[in-house]
Parts: sequence; C-alpha cells; structure tokens
Amino acid sequence: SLQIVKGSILGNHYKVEAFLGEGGFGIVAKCRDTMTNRAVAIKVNKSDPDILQQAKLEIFILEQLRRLDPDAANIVKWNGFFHDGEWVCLKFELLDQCLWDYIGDRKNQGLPISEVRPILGHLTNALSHLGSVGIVRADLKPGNIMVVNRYESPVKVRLIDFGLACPASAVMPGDRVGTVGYSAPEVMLGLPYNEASDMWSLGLVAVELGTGVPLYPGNEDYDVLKFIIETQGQPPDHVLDSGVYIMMFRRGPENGQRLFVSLIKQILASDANQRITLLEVLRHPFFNPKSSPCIGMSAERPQNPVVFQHPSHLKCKRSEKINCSFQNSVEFSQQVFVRTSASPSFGSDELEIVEGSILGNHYKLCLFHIQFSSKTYLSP
Ligand SMILES: Nc1ncnc2c1ncn2[C@@H]1O[C@H](COP(=O)(O)OP(=O)(O)OP(=O)(O)O)[C@@H](O)[C@H]1O
Repeated sequence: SLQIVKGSILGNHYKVEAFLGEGGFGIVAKCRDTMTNRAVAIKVNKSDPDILQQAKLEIFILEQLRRLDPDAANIVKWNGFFHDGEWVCLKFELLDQCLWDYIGDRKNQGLPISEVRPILGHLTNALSHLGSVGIVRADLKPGNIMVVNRYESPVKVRLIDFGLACPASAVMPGDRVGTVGYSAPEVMLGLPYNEASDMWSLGLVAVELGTGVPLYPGNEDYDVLKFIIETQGQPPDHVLDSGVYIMMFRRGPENGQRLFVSLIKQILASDANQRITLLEVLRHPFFNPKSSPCIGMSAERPQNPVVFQHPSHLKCKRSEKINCSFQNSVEFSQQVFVRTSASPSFGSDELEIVEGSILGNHYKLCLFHIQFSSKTYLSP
C-alpha cells in the first residue's frame, strides 16, 4: 500500500505538494524538487509484483521514446526514475489537465472546431511519431492526453501514460489492453491489433472533443460492441470468427474448442429458423470430439471434394460453400466443407441437397448450413 502524505519527501529531495491522480498502479503526485525549486509530476508505483512488472514495461517503452523529441512529438517529457524503498518513482514534467477535465470544464458541451483541430493535429502527430519508433499506444483516451497549459491559445496537448504501450512487433493477440469504450473492435475480440487500433481510439477521442460526451459509453466490452454493431453494423464474418477463436485459445488450444465455437454459433443464430434443433445439437461433432478432434483436422476427413449423389428437394441459388455435418457409416459424425464449384454435377448457381443424402458412399448428411459467400473452401 502507498502511504504518502502531503509534505513527505520522495527520493531524498522531492517534496509532495498535491495528488494529481490515483489508480490501481499507485499515485501521481505533484512534487517540488527542493534542489531546483521546480514542480514536477512523480508517478509512484505500488510495490505489488504485477504493478512493478507494469512499471518496468512502462520504463522500457519510455526508454524507446527517448529517441524522440517530446516537444516535436507531443509526448510527455520523462526525466528518468528512482527507487524509494520498494516504490518505483517515474519523473515527468508537470502538465496541466487531462482532456476529460478540460472537456468537463466546458460543461461537456464539446469544444469548438477551432480547438478540436489543433488537438487532433497534435494527437495525430504524436501517434505518427510513436509509429516511427514502432510503438503502438494501445490505450488512447481523453484521460491519457494532457493539456500542457489550458490558458495557451491554441491549446497544446501531450500523450501521457505509456503503461500499456507496446512495440508493434510484440503485440499479443488476446491481451486485454485499453479501456472499455475506447478499444477498437479487434482489441475487444482478442485479435491482433496494430496502429489501426490507435486510429479507432483517436476517432472516439475526436468525437468526444467535438460533442463533449463519449461516443460509445459502457462498462463492459459486450455493451460497447453491441452499441458499435447497432450503429455501424457487424464487423465482417472473418473478423468475428477469428476473434472468437483467438479469445477461446488464449488459455492454450484445447481439444474441442473449435467444435464448441461452431456449436455455440449455431445455437445462437439470431434467426429462429436458422437455429439448430435439440436433436441436431446432440448430433453435433462437438459431442464426439475423439472421432473428430477439430474441424479441418480430422484424420478421417475426405481428401477430395465430396460429390452429392442423390437429388433432393432443397434448392439454393448461387451458394458457393456449404458447411455440413455428416454421420458416417461407422457411427460418428464429423464436419466437412463442400465446395460446390468443385462438383461438376451442379451448376454454379443451383444446388440441391436434402437431409439423409449419402455423400461419397458413406457420408450421410444429417445437418447442413448453407452460406452465401464469395469465399470458396475445399474440404478441410
Ligand atoms: N505529467 C503529469 N502532469 C500532471 N498530471 C499527471 C501527469 N501524469 C499523470 N498525471 C495525472 O495522473 C493521472 C494518472 O496518470 P497515468 O495515466 O500515468 O496513470 P495510470 O495508472 O495509467 O492511470 P489510468 O489507469 O487512469 O490510465 C492522469 O490521469 C493525470 O490526471
């Protein structure tokens, strides 16, 4: 725990004058350097091992940023660190006010465009400098942007808090970074992220500057994603799909996870007519993982595209891909993909299948799902 009171001395000559911010990490204090009589901001990290690890990462990033000129790059000036007992203390130039407070002082009415423009310019400049040294900011939000001096006109801002920043080359998909309400969809979904994710956050900051209120408020990623989908539509399937998989694989691949995801997706179809039935759930390969370790990885999979051998009643126009579950003759089910364009017996825009069809002599169709898609797949 941090027991720092006003008047205490940090690192022998920094006298605590006020508290500027507090969080899980510790505190940021306004201190007087008794040797120079200058005011500075000192971020004091708790001695908790996780926090210390976080502080080390922040120092690592700040070291990288030494290559940049803080004035030209709109980033906070860092003056190194020192230890005080078990605490790690980072020394920064003292800045004025974070953008949340700055907006709040205007009664959340939003800033005039004449102010939004330079601020956005500084932020874009800051991100582009970070990009030039290969750093992804990863937690851009008004609370991490500080006004240098609010009485200056036009107002100048700088980025602070590099605790979650990361070398672009070391991004770990699935790492929960950022702040709810400001993270890009790909970050929430656990996908790889890059500077494009900072761009998303920048857009949200820009809206908040102009309107005075956050665009996507929410306490949970779920609410925010829902809000995003309502207003901007659903991210493309390939984004959603890989996101779900990566989120599930965060704890290491587990047998059956892909089948589980595939099942859940069929259970959660928003169109009741598309939703899987109880019987089909029980027949789903998820319940027989031994015989089908993973979609696309089954040793039993057919090596060649399967050809439908029985005519049937269902007609489907322009389908390029069918995702089918089959019960085979040795009493287990597995999932295969059928590429219709590889089946010479069907025209490219018409397909006929029916439950119970036998494919490739011994694959009995027990469940099918047809997707209209421009993608084509061979049997996995
Ligand atoms: N150089 C500074 N000058 C003045 N105030 C500062 C400075 N650095 C940080 N602060 C204040 O302290 C708060 C927390 O700092 P910082 O964002 O670095 O810590 P954090 O642990 O990452 O916090 P959070 O979890 O809110 O992102 C800031 O929102 C700001 O109000």
